[in-house]
Amino acid sequence: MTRDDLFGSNANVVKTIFECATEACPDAIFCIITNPVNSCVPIACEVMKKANKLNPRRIFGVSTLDIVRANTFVGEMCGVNPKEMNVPVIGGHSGITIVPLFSRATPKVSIPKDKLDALTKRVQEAGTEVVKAKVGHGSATLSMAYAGARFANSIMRGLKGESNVIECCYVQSDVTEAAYFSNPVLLGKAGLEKNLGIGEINAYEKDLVSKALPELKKEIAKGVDWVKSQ
Ligand SMILES: NC(=O)C1=CN([C@@H]2O[C@H](COP(=O)(O)OP(=O)(O)OC[C@H]3O[C@@H](n4cnc5c(N)ncnc54)[C@H](O)[C@@H]3O)[C@@H](O)[C@H]2O)C=CC1
Ligand SMILES: O=C([O-])CC(=O)C(=O)O
Repeated sequence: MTRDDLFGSNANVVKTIFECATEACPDAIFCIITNPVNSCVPIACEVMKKANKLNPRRIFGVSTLDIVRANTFVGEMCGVNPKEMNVPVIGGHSGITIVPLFSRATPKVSIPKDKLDALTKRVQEAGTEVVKAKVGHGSATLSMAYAGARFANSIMRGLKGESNVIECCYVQSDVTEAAYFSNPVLLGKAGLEKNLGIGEINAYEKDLVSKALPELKKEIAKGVDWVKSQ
């Protein structure tokens, strides 16, 4: 089962929850980890838009697990503690829409050219690898919980007024031609304080972004069109 296969059941769950939220707590901060994240965030925003309650600074898709995975795989490869690694991952949260930016890793790492494709693919396919390994018994659970907790903590650190809280997350965006996109954002009292954009990336990563965009736009349109059809 792919993330997109979950659309059938989860689109309605997200729609129902956001219809309630527009009544009960429209000013809350919402962190959506439900798959397919690429479509569920647009669904949530469309539902709130319909009710005239949309504040896109307060609706986030949680793609933190992709960063956690990239940090782990690169850390293992380069002999750096993954806790000390930070590899930004941009785009979306499925397959080729997941774009790891190894050129922007801190500390700086040098990935041999012949390992780059495999490493990129491993980050892109890591969720699917777990789903296949669990043969019908769900997906990543503990690592998802860790990623969700890390992101929620960052949101709360921003709300408390801590400075320089930056996470990659999937938000309504005008950074690319896709209406939703994940890249580093500054978190603060408003939720999303400032979208920091993609920043400098190399030719290899630009190519990954150009391959990601058509798929991402398709998954976004699926969510938007579905809400409009309801
Ligand atoms: N973004 C990410 O990094 C990741 C996302 N996921 C996604 O997270 C979601 C949850 O995964 P699991 O915890 O493994 O699934 P699960 O099936 O164990 O848990 C889903 C929970 O949602 C509850 N639920 C169902 N309908 C509901 C409704 N209408 N209102 C409120 N609650 C409802 C169920 O009772 C159940 O407790 C899935 O969509 C999965 O694909 C999973 C791994 C990583
Ligand atoms: O692939 C899935 O269904 C679960 C998921 O999002 C992940 O592990 O990243």
